[in-house]
Amino acid sequence: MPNQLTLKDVSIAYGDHVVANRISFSLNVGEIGCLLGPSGCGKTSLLRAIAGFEPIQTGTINLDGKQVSQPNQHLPPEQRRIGMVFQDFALFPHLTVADNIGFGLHKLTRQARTERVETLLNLIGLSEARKQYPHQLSGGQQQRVALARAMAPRPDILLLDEPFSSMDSDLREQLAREVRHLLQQDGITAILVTHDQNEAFAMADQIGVLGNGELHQWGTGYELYHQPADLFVADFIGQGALIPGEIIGPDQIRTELGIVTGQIAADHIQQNTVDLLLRPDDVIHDDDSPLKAQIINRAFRGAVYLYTLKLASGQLIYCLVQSHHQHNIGEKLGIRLEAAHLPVFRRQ
Ligand SMILES: Nc1ncnc2c1ncn2[C@@H]1O[C@H](COP(=O)(O)OP(=O)(O)OP(=O)(O)O)[C@@H](O)[C@H]1O
Repeated sequence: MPNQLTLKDVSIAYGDHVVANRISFSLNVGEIGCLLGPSGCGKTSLLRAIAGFEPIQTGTINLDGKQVSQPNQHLPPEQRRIGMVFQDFALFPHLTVADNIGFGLHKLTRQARTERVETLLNLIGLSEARKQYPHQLSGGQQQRVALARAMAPRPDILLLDEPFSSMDSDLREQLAREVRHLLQQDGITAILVTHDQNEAFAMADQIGVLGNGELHQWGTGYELYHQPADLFVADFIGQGALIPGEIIGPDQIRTELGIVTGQIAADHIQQNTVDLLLRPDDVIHDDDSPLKAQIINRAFRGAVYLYTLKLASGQLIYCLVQSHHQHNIGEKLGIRLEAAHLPVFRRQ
């Protein structure tokens, strides 16, 4: 698969304030990437640089095999084949759904334009609404029209800046999945900016975790969760607890919970004392286990409870238990560990 978008060593600064520091990643044709991070970490600035609205101080940006940005030189946005969808996606209120989607297709013949609009109407499931106006649609339907409008001219890349943030969280994940499906069906390469990890997991093939202008890790959702590159990623993605451990073999760590076996990243194997990241799903509830921990809190999560457990040393860990098992705060819960990956970090 050829690379559709490549950022190499890209830095962005406002005056002395560096908001993106030597960022590198690439996306293949048809791949969906995501820039994920807390507010102010530089996500939008990177997206704006890809679009051509923001100059870069170091590095290069390549789009569809062409260098579009380098320091002191960049192709203006209107000469890049990009599509954009924002949080406030403002459809044209006086145009029908079909005319909104066809808006950027003035270069096509009337027939080609009608065909493309029909294809997209079908894709977003709004063929019946082609003659309606935006105010007659729900928020989710309007968002789909905005997406179709941006996809219509077949951009080299589609940039999505927090497109679902005005929706409530249930709908957000569902829409992210739908949008992924639509982009894949049309083979469009896209990059999403969000601070919501569930949205990132639902939509993206590759996710970049940004913090304070640094790209901490670029990988799949699975890699970020199970093999976080550093403590920032470990902390930002999912939940977990760090417990002290001692590496005693290539795949073994001695902890307060006994010897844990699993995959340890090669570059940590030489360390002796480490902190081991335990995810709630690594800690399995088992009434028959001799290993017990005291329940000090529990949070209902629908199908499961998230228990906070205290070990003899006072160390806290988390455990997911199916919600039809009821255990009370103060009770001792039998547990065992089952972790395929053992993410370890230099002892804090
Ligand atoms: N035009 C600008 N001039 C000066 N500083 C800016 C400008 N745009 C953004 N910044 C600053 O750059 C930093 C990164 O902003 P950016 O919008 O890229 O982050 P973000 O991760 O997208 O945040 P959010 O999710 O809050 O939008 C912030 O500290 C912001 O205040």
